[in-house]
Amino acid sequence: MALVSVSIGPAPPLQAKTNKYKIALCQLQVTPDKDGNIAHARARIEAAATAGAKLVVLPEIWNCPYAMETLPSYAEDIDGGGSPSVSMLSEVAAARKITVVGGSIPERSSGQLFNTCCVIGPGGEIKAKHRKLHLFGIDIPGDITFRESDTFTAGQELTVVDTDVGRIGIGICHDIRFPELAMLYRSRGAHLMCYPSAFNMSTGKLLWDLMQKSRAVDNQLFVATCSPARDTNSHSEYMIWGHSSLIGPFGEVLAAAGHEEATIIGEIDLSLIEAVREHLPLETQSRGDLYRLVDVQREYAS
Ligand SMILES: NC(=O)CC(=O)C(=O)O
Repeated sequence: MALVSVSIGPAPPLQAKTNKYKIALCQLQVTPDKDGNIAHARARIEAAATAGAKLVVLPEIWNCPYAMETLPSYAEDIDGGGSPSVSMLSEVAAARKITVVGGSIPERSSGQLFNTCCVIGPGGEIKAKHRKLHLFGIDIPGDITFRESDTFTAGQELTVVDTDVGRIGIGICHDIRFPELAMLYRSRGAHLMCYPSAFNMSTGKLLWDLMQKSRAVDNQLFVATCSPARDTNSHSEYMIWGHSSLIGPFGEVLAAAGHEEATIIGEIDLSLIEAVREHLPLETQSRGDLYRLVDVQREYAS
């Protein structure tokens, strides 16, 4: 395979219609009742818009429990128009003129299942569809064994999307563990990384805060995570950690939930990114003569 190495250039200037805006992270309590979950999510998005949010983010797998055994029966055909979950997101985004990073839902397409996030614009249009790239697999004897790849197929496309509130890079949960992805998104001009997520009790306690802050400070941009709320009555082996957060470009926690259902609202001020990059100019200090990141997808496209 001939691969010509192309180094990542400086991040392009930030582009957004607005420099400051409110973002809402809806940490939803999810139940086995899909219609109920959809109605509940709609109500929380409406409330966030009323509170002034211009961007609303939902959790990973919000229309059904995050349980691999039952999840296929909740899957929806997004491209074929058979998705009540995405239809609701489009309706509410258009009605309230907001951008929605629609968490993720199980998507059925050509006989395969994907863990898929749709980004919806203020006209109700689907602006991007991100299929989880890195499927979560863990095996800690006596603690947790979990394999998404038994159920899902991995996505093949990176997702950076231009919205009314700027350029956003999308990853889903385990995608956050792969720093090169966030670095590529930064190099493509993202100012915000959104990770709909569902960390569990084992990984959450040790790694949740660390991962988010790492991606934010490595790339000097905002990171937003949104998890379902923890269901303490659930008998599922997969207990969700919660703690949805907004992290600033210096690693500062700007807003954070506990483990219960909550909508947290934080402010994104894009001028902070420019200030942090000016005060601590990592880009000009990095040693491109010694190491390089290669944007493989772009390279093959060109
Ligand atoms: N849903 C996930 O991808 C879970 C995950 O990454 C974790 O650490 O928990």
